[in-house]
Amino acid sequence: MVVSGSIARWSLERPYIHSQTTWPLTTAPLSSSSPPLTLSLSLFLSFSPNMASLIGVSSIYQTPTLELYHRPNATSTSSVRLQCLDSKSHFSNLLRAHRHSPGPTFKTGLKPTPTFLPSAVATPNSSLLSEEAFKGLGRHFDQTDHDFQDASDSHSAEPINSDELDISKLDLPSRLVDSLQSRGITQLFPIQRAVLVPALQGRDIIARAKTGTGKTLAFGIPVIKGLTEDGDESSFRRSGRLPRVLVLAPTRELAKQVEKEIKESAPYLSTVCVYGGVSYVSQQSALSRGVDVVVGTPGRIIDLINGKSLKLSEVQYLVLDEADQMLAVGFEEDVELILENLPSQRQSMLFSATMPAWVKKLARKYLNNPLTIDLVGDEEEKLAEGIKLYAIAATATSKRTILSDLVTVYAKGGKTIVFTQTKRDADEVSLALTNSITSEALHGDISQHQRERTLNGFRQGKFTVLVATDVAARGLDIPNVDLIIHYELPNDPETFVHRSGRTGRAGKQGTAILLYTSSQRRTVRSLERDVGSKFEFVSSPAMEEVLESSAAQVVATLTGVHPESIQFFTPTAQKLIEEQGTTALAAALAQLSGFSRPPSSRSLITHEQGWTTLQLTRDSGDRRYFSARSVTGFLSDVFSSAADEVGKIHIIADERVQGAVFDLPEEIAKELLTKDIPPGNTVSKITKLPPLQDDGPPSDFYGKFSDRERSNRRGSTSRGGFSSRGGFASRDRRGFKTSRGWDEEDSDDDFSDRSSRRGGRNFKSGGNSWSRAGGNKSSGDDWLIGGRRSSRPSSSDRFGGACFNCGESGHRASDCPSSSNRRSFF
Ligand SMILES: Nc1ncnc2c1ncn2[C@@H]1O[C@H](COP(=O)(O)OP(=O)(O)OP(=O)(O)O)[C@@H](O)[C@H]1O
Repeated sequence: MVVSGSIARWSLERPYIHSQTTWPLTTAPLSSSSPPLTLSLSLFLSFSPNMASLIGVSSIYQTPTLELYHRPNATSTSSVRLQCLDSKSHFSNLLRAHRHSPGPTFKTGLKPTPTFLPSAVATPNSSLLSEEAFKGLGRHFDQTDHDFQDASDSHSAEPINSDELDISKLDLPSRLVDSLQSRGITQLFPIQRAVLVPALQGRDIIARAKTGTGKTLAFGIPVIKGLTEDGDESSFRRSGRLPRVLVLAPTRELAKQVEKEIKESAPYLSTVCVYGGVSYVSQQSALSRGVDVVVGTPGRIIDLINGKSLKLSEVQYLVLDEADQMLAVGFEEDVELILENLPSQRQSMLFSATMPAWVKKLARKYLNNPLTIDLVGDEEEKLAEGIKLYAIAATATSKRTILSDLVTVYAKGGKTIVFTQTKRDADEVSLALTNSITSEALHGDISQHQRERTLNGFRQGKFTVLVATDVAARGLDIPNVDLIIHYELPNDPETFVHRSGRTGRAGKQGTAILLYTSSQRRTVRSLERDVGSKFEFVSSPAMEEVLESSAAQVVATLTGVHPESIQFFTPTAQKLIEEQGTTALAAALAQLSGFSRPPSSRSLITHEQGWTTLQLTRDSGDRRYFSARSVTGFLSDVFSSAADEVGKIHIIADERVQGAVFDLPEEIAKELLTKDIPPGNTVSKITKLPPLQDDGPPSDFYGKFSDRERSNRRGSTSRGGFSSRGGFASRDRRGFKTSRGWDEEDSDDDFSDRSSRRGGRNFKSGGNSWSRAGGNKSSGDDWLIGGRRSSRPSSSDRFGGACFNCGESGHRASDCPSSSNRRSFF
């Protein structure tokens, strides 16, 4: 059968780097039933003698193949998509060659017309290379290619040949391979594979990949290979040798981490980390002994250059890690000064999550025809795969109550990082948690030494919850963090991605939970759009879940009890079991779980202790209007104390159900449940909230910024992105550039406290009074009818609710003028 307007897709079978373009395809006959053809890449190579790098790549990774797909329903304006290795220049060569060649004749007779449309490959940085990370290794087309999604799904590729990724088969120095293998690193990750070949060819590179996907070794492996092959044993020991690699990182923690990764991968090289806040002299003497790799923050590097302790004249490799963050913390001048001091003959690699104007300028000015390797793309999900996202509505007060429950249920004994906006919150939240869970705070007011102790303790599992400001959001690589809790909304989507990226690293699974107040619901939706991921909106864990998880964790710890200790307790255990059976063991578990007393009841709406959430529903046949006032009316008639004490009331968002959920003090709720309930109504205690109607005016702001603050900030910088924070921070901080410590790097932190004094806290307390029972209501808080502190008149006074019987306000059903209705009611 002849299909007009079919689409041919050519792709490398293993497109670990690919460029894309389109060019017109003359309609060609193609059998709709023909399977995809597999053609050898040598078809292409034979067109172009200029494809050296392509040949180089294919010889390392074995010959990739091309596949031809067709899509029967495509229109005649269809195009051929060619995905090929390497950069635009090679790609152009390929196409140029193709233009003068007859082109391949496929068995089916399909023959593309080789007319190259240059605009189709135009991307901001000469080439756009893309790839699906991890899971997508075997797939052919990137996810932005919606047109082809189905086709690619239906033609899943053969599993990738592991030789192509196997670090022992990539001609790397054996001692590098040995040390990587001893760390369990045996296969390249996608960004490493994408960077390796062009980096080994000496190309300048701009790269972007998702959090935790191995960017450090992406530049680390080629740089170490270069250094190792350039020198012999004696050159690595020569005293006073000058650094050949310079890595710039925006924070001390990140610099230390990069140093650690390089040291562990190449212990035979001398790697020195330099940053502020610690002794200058020890860094000076380390440099004077001779060094191969210097990793550091720009501020201290400038100080060392000025003090003539650091000479950059032999630097061959420059790496700028987290370049956009340099801008955000106000290091742009320092970075440029350092780059001016470097030899012009060098290779530069720049890693950046976003490309604000300054980073583009850097690339233009200091990089030589850079190759851009972007494994994220514009449309794709920005979070690493394997991170499960939840969103939980909470009030400012209830967040504290539910935090330990979230840790218990979602981290299951593993490590958690809780992100707060302010240093004060980090301290307070950590302190509050310590009653039940081991926890420490990390922020810019803590001394450098203490911060290092804290991070080490967390790494080693000495405590399980780290409560941190955004200083820990970027770059920190702590193994096995299972759970991230955004205690407050981040300032922008990038911060959300970086905070969340502390889990789900190196292809592992992780969970991130966003706590939001009802007024932030719209922001949560825009966050979903900005990061390209969906949250699962869930309630905070029910007490049953918390108890179950606690018990499971206690049981898990039992396996760690030494057998000799068990022997001591066995006789008592036997006696207990004989006397009490399983009750004895259950009591022990309850005690060890921290529940020696039964957990007090807790509101499902506000999560506050001492409250019980009940549900009132009316028969579906009852057509009267149901509102929050109907609830108070009902309560006044059934049990007036309940009407006095009722807390939050929410109407159920289900057209088929006439009803509401509401909070009562625990004891009152118990009593209400013993009362006679009028026929046609049901009152019950619930353990999970049904879907509820919206309960307040939406707002649209991230983190601590009020609408006004955000619009001010937007006025001076770009939209809601990281750069806006950067612009703000750098402008504010310019005067402080001499004292370079964490505090300087920790602009977000400093800013957080300033903002809380200026408005952040006010805003929060404003939010509180808006949502809390008994507070001054703003418009929209129409569910708050009762008052916890009973600011409302008592039931014997003027009645503010609506009659449950007739729906009119101002009287109770018991006082309803319609006596017939009243009778039917009771
Ligand atoms: N090929 C590999 N195999 C196994 N583990 C790896 C590999 N490459 C890197 N890792 C490990 O993965 C973790 C994450 O790497 P790295 O810190 O470089 O990620 P990143 O992309 O820089 O993250 P972020 O953007 O958050 O800074 C590290 O613990 C690293 O040792």
